[in-house]
Amino acid sequence: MRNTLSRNSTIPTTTTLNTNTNTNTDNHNNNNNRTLRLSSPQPSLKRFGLCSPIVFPERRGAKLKASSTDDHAIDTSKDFEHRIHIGGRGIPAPGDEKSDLLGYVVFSGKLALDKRKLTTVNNNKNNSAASQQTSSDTTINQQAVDAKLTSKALVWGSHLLNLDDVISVSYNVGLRHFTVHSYPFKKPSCGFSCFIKSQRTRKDFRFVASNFQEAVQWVAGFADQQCFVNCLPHPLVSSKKQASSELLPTDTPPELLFRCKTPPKMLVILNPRSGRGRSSKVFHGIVEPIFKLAGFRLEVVKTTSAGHAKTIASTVDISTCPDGIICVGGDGIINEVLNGLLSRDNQKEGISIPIGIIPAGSDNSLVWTVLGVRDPVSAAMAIVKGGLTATDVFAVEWIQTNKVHFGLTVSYYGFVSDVLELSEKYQKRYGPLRYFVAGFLKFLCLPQYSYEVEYLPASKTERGGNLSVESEVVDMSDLYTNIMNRSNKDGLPRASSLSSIDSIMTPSRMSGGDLDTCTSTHASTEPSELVRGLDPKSKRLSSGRVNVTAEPEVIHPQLPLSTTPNWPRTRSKSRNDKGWSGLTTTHDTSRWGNTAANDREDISSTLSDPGPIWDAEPKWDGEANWDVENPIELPGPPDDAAVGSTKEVVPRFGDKWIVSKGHFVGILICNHACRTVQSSQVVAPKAEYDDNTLDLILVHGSGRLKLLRFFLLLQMGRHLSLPYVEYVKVKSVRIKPGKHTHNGCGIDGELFPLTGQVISSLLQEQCRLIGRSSI
Ligand SMILES: Nc1ncnc2c1ncn2[C@@H]1O[C@H](COP(=O)(O)OP(=O)(O)OP(=O)(O)O)[C@@H](O)[C@H]1O
Repeated sequence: MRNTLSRNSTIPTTTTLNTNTNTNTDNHNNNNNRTLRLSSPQPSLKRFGLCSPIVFPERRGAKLKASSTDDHAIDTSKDFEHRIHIGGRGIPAPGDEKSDLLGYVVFSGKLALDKRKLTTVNNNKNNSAASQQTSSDTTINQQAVDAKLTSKALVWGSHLLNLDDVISVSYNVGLRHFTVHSYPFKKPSCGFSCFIKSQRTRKDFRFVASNFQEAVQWVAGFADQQCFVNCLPHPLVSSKKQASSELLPTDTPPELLFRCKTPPKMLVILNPRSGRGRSSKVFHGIVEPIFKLAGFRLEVVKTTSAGHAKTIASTVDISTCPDGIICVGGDGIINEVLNGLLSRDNQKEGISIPIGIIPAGSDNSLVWTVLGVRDPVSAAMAIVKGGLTATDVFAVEWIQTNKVHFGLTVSYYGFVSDVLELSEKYQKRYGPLRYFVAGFLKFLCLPQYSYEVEYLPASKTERGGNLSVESEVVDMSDLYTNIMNRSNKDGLPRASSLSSIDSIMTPSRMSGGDLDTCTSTHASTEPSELVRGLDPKSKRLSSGRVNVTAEPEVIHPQLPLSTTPNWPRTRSKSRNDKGWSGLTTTHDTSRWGNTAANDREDISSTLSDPGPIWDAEPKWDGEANWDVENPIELPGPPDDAAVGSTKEVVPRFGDKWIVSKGHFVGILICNHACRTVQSSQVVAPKAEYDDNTLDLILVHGSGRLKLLRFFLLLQMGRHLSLPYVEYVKVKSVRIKPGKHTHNGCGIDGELFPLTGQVISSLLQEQCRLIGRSSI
């Protein structure tokens, strides 16, 4: 029978498709894993320091996270120091200078590094080696040096091994030897150090302690520092030839018995197509050995098609992966898993599952930006080391269909989404170069993109996260009921990943662009019920308009924005204006796969389309049939949408929604800074993954010149200085495409049709990534 709490006395296993249950037998109920803080019914999650499955204890800011890590180390070692004193080993004086730098001393004594070629101690075939070791023990004893294990490092002689680089320790019961498995950074040779980045490579150190008891104490010290201990039987006991020997120690020493960590149990969802098919190699060749060393029990599922990861995440029995789901691939596969988890029947359960990321795709902006990790080895180590980083999630809701798709990185409209759609065509032929090819082609025949954008700027207090405290106690079942019911379970096929905005284009020629923008400001309609349901702050802001006192913060108000609550009278155009979708518009939805759903969307779009934007003022909620077919409860004046009445919407003074309409080269709504792995580009430099706001970048106007300048300056990180680029932190954004605008909406690499209007809004810290930020 499977015992998930049993201790890890056997070699951890990885299974494909079927979880291979270990033969763990020892009772692990007394495991004193120091990350366990609560008596929640999900013991394995405690490994990550969760206080509750819903409200995240890991709070904002890399600085805070870093310090909390240190605090934790100090606390645990303090406890352990006490026990070591009882054990009688010498502990350096508390005032020891090195103790400050290296944390608290956990154990000290003599250690010799056994430099003989490492024999795999747990390999039965090598049992004879174990007996031969005795002969050379004397020599090794002579080489023993002073050593000390602290809460941060192992120091012996003049050598130091950072515990952050240690994966696990292997120990054979009854021996003086133990092996420390690590992945320290390997510096490139001097001549090339400027050109080659240092990389982590595996290094095993085999130490010999003064005696068997000390060896156990060294190993116990590692266990207390959250290193996985792979405790194996005495090599001679496991030998068939000498199995009869009864004199050899077989039982795990009690010092180790209760200190070993529970081996984490996770599901790996691997996209075999990611990174041009290299992801399997990356996982099995590089990452899996690390997880094995760390005792992880993994079930590996390879996706067979787009959407498969979402299905798995939405249906998987969570007891088979209580410690989380590891995504191997790019940002797209993570997005699928996120959406799968958030669409589970048991929403709380879905939200509580943390996501680990092994970057193996074309672009892995999320893990690079949030955790500061961009190579698979470091990512695996971050997962092994544990900890959780809570991140905001944004939800994009299709107003007319109530479908919702969640994202962690960015949603985008205009040129970028068009390029990504086009790049799909060239996937096989050009691989990652397809973005460049598609970008170049799109640049040559650049259309005009027209949108009506309405956004609710975030106030300064919200940006600082001061209001977040209140929202922490929101009952997630209430919060999610609506949105989950509406979430897009059908899914839509992807077109491509956002991947590298930087790789999109290097245009060969330019032509002048025009600036045809129409920015207006007014107090507009409320966010939908969904938006208010999602975001308690928005809800408060919406329902209690008088509370909205803080000034909206427009970081880069390049264009004149006024909060005058008047309906601006813009130039009038007929309903047949070709710039906007009208009754005769038909959309080719076949490419989106979910034809039925999109047919519906198209119809409702047609029905509700008010005609040209210039005709009247904001149409978000003032369309015919809108309320009948898609009743979205708005807390505003009740008669706004009275049947047969003119669709004049009463302005809401308190909310300070700002409308900007006209041509846009592109619109980006970022949840974090969106660093690209391939270059130093940072798309939204002020964005934080946990600041409870979205960063809206509006690239106003149209034309190649504007586009080119934007992308060129983006390379230099100066794109926000352009006069036609507007950058503002927002709570919520509504976007409605104009007629003949290529209606694509990209979300973390998934492309969707933008039929009708969509609302992007924020779910504060509702996803947890496994690992702590190293930034
Ligand atoms: N087995 C599969 N076959 C085809 N597509 C898949 C498969 N598994 C997942 N996908 C789709 O591939 C998309 C991209 O995956 P992912 O982001 O992991 O890789 P990537 O290398 O970064 O992608 P890209 O190179 O296309 O940007 C996912 O959104 C998913 O919908």
